[in-house]
Amino acid sequence: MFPRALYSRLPLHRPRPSSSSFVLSASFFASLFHIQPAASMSVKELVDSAIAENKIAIFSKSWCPYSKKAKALFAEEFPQVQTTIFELDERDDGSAIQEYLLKVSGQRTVPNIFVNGQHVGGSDDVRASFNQGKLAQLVNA
Ligand SMILES: N[C@@H](CCC(=O)N[C@@H](CS)C(=O)NCC(=O)O)C(=O)O
Repeated sequence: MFPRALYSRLPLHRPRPSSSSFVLSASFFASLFHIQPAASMSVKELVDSAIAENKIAIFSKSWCPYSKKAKALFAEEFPQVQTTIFELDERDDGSAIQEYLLKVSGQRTVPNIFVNGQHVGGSDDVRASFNQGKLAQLVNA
């Protein structure tokens, strides 16, 4: 009915935007108005709840030999007790967690270990506490 070139210019025959271009436009629109996605748990909330809700919480770095020693001690001596490990080097918020741990425990190094909500310290502290029989008391409290 129309010459080919004219037909393709008719507005009704413009291709509909694909769903991916809709997502792009939506995020562009959101950025104009500073719309943020729902806030996730803050570092403070995450660390506070990790300490309060886990019998044993170890803030560790996967490559750290002291962290490895401490994790091995708990795995060997208290295999029946659930140990929750946060590998700070494998998380985007790892540095922020480490800074917050300095505030709450006075310790910046890893491992940073809490048992039943109490700060025990690092690997050397945990070993000393275990050798004195105090760690078992704390774990079983
Ligand atoms: N005496 C401490 C030594 C801990 C330590 O030196 N950890 C190193 C990593 S293996 C550390 O935290 N370095 C600072 C950092 O990684 O930010 C212990 O027994 O836990």
